[in-house]
Amino acid sequence: MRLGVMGGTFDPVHHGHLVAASEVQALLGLDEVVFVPTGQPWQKEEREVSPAEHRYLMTVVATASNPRFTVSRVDIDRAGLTYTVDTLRDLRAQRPGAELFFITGADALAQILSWKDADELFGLARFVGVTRPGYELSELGLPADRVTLQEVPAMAISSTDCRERVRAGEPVWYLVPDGVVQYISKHHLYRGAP
Ligand SMILES: Nc1ncnc2c1ncn2[C@@H]1O[C@H](COP(=O)(O)OP(=O)(O)OP(=O)(O)O)[C@@H](O)[C@H]1O
Ligand SMILES: O=C(O)c1ccc[n+]([C@@H]2O[C@H](COP(=O)([O-])O)[C@@H](O)[C@H]2O)c1
Repeated sequence: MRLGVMGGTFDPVHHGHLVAASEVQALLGLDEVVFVPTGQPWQKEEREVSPAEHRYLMTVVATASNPRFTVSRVDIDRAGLTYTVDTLRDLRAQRPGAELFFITGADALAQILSWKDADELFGLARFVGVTRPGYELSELGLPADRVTLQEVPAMAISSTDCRERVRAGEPVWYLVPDGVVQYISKHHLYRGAP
């Protein structure tokens, strides 16, 4: 089976993530896309990330209506910092025979050579770099046979912007799914200092 892997901090998950995953699923004929919320993302250390359980549950709420979308706890249940090389190894062990397609936005793709064990990553999965408003999408010397570039509908949304809006008392309706708006409100997320 062809398995998409959408890794992210998802603090919170928004329609940019969902549209990118849906588009890649359809265009590449993926059987399933598994969303994998990070445990401790080591390249976002400049700010306090919300507890993993909140980010996991928001991702479950956001993906529940799509029969092709699932959510994995592999990264949040593994101790220590989150590295994609571990994510992909764990998913390969859990899903023997699955062909993996790691989906990543243009911003994350540009950083990939700085990721842990970068030279091993391309042997574990194919990488699908998707367009994202404000970022240039280019292969940057990555192995052409393992990296696909994919244009997706432009969604000028970021989790940072969603958090800042909540903090400022501005709406996030239609930037994130309705259930995520309600989850943020119920659990008083993003109200304090950045
Ligand atoms: N609007 C978007 N369009 C396309 N890809 C996106 C978009 N937003 C995020 N992504 C991609 O989804 C993955 C997970 O992103 P992440 O959870 O860090 O969201 P973010 O909006 O970039 O968060 P933050 O603003 O907190 O940095 C990354 O590969 C990122 O490039
Ligand atoms: O493996 C690494 O070293 C690594 C470094 C930075 C980001 N990643 C992964 O890239 C995905 C998007 O990360 P982020 O920080 O943009 O939410 C997520 O699955 C992270 O685990 C992975």
